Amino acid sequence: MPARKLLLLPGDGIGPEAMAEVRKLIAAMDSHLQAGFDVEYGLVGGAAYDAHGQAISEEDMGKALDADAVLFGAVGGPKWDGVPYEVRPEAGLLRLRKDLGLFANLRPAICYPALAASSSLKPELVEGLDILILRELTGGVYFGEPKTITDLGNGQKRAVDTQVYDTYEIERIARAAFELARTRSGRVCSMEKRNVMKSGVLWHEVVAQTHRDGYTDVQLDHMLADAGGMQLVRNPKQFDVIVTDNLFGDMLSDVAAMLTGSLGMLPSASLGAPDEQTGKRRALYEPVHGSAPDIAGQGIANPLAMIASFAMCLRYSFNMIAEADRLEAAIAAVLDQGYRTRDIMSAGMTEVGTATMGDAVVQKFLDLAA
Ligand SMILES: NC(=O)C1=CN([C@@H]2O[C@H](COP(=O)(O)OP(=O)(O)OC[C@H]3O[C@@H](n4cnc5c(N)ncnc54)[C@H](O)[C@@H]3O)[C@@H](O)[C@H]2O)C=CC1
Ligand SMILES: CC(C)CC(=O)C(=O)O
Ligand SMILES: [Mg+2]
Repeated sequence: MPARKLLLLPGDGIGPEAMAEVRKLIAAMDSHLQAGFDVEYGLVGGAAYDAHGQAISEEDMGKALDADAVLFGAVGGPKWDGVPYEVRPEAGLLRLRKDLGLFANLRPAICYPALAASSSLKPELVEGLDILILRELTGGVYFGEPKTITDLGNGQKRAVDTQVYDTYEIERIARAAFELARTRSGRVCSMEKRNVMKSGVLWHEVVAQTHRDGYTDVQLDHMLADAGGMQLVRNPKQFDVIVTDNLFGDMLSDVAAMLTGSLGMLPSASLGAPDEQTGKRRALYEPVHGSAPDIAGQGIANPLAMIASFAMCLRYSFNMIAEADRLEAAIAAVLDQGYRTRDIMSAGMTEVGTATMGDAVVQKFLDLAA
């Protein structure tokens, strides 16, 4: 069996702390299950800027292009507030997404039964929640040109960001949404703002056409994205797959995080198009949260979003479905046993740090494999 090539980019803040728990899992899978991971490491974000003045080096970009999958922690933090915009930590992540062609960002929001009481919403609204936000990841306002701040010379400045979407970008993410919906409960809700944005008009038109052209077995609804945000907290279980653009997807998935109990619970997979010859797709797996500078270095971060991102990696990059199922079951089991990091702590539970939570998941994963 060829080695499974993984590149680990822990990044900044709580990124390395969460990644340390995934490293334990990789080691356990190698020694107990002969998983055969070939692991390389690299620097990204502020860590890369400190080392060589760039948010990711050419060498590490090369490793990412060469890997079967990239595991990414988080980047950013106040230490790098003053660095030039082009080399700010977040630019490393944006470059990885763009250069690896990772247009489809899967952000599942699942409320584990044990955490229904940790959500900021009433337990009955979130109990059993299992939705998937599919965010377009390589287009839209995060990448559109021009992107400038101009001095108008009268004491005023003008900032411009540009939202750009071409038909093919909308069509391929719509297809991905319909395909994913077929493996779930068969419903897609597309969100845009066609009432005020031209890109919203095109988004709506292309999603509807793609649906008519081959996916009429899937139920398609459209919603304006602001109303979608409201519906997400009013009655989240009405949704199955939500497909939306880069900016709305970023915001709506942070909102969805709180339905699950904490931003520390939400994993993600960013996937490219399948290679025409091999069928393999480039992929990067990362928690939805950032580097959490307010809690970094204290050993209290929740590693479950990072661990669940690794479960998505097993599922989507290595076709290790049984192992992915087992890892997700291990996460549910440790929550059932009452293990809680501070962000999901509630009365009567046991507060543990990042490492203890990671150890508990590894042990449960191995127990379930036995
Ligand atoms: N993918 C990435 O690398 C991302 C990076 N960022 C960057 O991270 C930095 C901080 O951004 P924020 O707006 O503070 O967002 P954040 O996601 O880092 O933190 C928001 C809040 O959630 C909490 N939190 C996040 N993850 C947690 C975890 N695993 N366990 C427990 N609590 C957790 C934090 O303590 C904080 O109170 C910024 O530089 C931002 O640009 C933000 C989002 C994504
Ligand atoms: C480039 C990232 C920091 C933007 C973000 O918040 C995200 O992708 O979730
Ligand atoms: Mg975000």
